[in-house]
Amino acid sequence: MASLRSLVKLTNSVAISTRTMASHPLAGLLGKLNHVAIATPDLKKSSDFYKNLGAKVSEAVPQKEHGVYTVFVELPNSKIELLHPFGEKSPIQAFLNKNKDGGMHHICIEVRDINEAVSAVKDKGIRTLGEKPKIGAHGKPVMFLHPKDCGGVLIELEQE
Ligand SMILES: C[C@H](C(=O)O)C(=O)SCCNC(=O)CCNC(=O)[C@H](O)C(C)(C)COP(=O)(O)OP(=O)(O)OC[C@H]1O[C@@H](n2cnc3c(N)ncnc32)[C@H](O)[C@@H]1OP(=O)(O)O
Ligand SMILES: [Co+2]
Repeated sequence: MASLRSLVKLTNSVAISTRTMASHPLAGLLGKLNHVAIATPDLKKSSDFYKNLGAKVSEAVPQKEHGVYTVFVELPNSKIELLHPFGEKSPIQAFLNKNKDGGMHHICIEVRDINEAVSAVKDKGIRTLGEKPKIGAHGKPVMFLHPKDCGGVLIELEQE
């Protein structure tokens, strides 16, 4: 009998916490994980690595606006974005200078409305990088949040 009572207590507490989460003003702001980005000094080597593991890997696409080449590795529930500097002023060059073998660069989270999300994070004192959203690799507006305000992780928001 005691275990049934504790089970009921547990389910009630879970129900309450989900209700409070749902009532949070920013509930639903953060959507799916769109991609995890990896900066690499050698785009072909990194692409071949995932091809050899049987993944579907796109061609490299220059993202002039962003100063990078991107390659997307398809996963069942998300993507890996391989990044390599494009041009002289790539925002990832300093990262690669520090991390010679490359490494995890950012995560990209989908949001319902990029402008709503940008004002919401600004209200929370999180710095955005860049004046206004730019069109990203998927043809959707994106905005980056400063890693120092995000627990040391560079976060990209992308309109779903
Ligand atoms: C298009 C496509 C898409 O998906 O659609 C993309 O993703 S484009 C992806 C490429 N575009 C971007 O990444 C745009 C946003 N990124 C930026 O604006 C820049 O990379 C940046 C401002 C985050 C960092 O620039 P930087 O490295 O030249 O600047 P600093 O060297 O001064 O770095 C400032 C502090 O941030 C830290 N830092 C730098 N980069 C990262 C990172 N990726 N993750 C976590 N921390 C980071 C540094 O260690 C340093 O910390 P400390 O002070 O402790 O040493
Ligand atoms: Co990205």
